[in-house]
Amino acid sequence: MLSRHELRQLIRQRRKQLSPTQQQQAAHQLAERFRTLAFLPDCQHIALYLSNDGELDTWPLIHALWQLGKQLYLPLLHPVTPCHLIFQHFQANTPMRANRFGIPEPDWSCPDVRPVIQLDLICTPLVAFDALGNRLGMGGGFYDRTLAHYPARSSDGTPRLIGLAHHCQQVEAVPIEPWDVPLPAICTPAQIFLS
Ligand SMILES: Nc1nc2c(c(=O)[nH]1)N(C=O)[C@@H](CNc1ccc(C(=O)N[C@@H](CCC(=O)O)C(=O)O)cc1)CN2
Ligand SMILES: Nc1ncnc2c1ncn2[C@@H]1O[C@H](COP(=O)(O)OP(=O)(O)OP(=O)(O)O)[C@@H](O)[C@H]1O
Repeated sequence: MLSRHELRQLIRQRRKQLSPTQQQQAAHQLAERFRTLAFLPDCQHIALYLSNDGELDTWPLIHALWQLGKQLYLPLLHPVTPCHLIFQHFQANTPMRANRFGIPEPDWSCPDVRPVIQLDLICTPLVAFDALGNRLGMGGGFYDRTLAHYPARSSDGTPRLIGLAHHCQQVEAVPIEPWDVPLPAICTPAQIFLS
């Protein structure tokens, strides 16, 4: 079995090799698939992220969700607490800046930050996943730390956390660690995994 480090390298390489056409098709299919989620009508405040490093392009999904009237939020590297994220309201005219990884994020504005607990659904990036909802990220522990006390499901069992990924990011089994936050749902362009 590959170590977490080796698996991360392998899958990051694999998704970076997708052609621009494959990336574009995947992004549009993901937006279509996501709209079929049975619990989407109950989610008004949704956190997403802007793609990086061969991740599935989230822009078509962002536009689809704006069209449905959803309020969207993006992660910002926490200005004070290392390795944590905060989520800030995101609209078409939101001023942006690049964070230290080169990923665009909204300019920090306190009144636009929404407490994690008040988000109805958080879409997470990931590097590798398995059918049981285990997730391996970029290795910073940002989402694991930020979501450690976030309820992954509503009281009726509906997912409040969903991973987005290309099909090629699925592996047989992610080697898990005690702090890993498992995902009750994962959406790929072709399939929704619920666990
Ligand atoms: N699109 C997206 N946004 C995200 C994440 C993510 O995984 N994807 N994150 C999820 O947690 C956080 C950022 N975490 C990241 C961790 C490492 C690298 C990265 O590229 N690391 C380089 C080394 C960079 C350096 O330190 O100079 C590398 O590993 O090659 C990027 C983002 C918040 N925003
Ligand atoms: N809840 C937590 N509390 C304290 N440390 C944590 C927590 N979650 C993760 N870490 C630490 O963060 C580091 C990176 O964790 P891990 O490799 O699981 O990141 P990841 O899930 O790949 O990244 P990300 O969540 O940013 O996408 C590890 O050293 C781990 O000990």
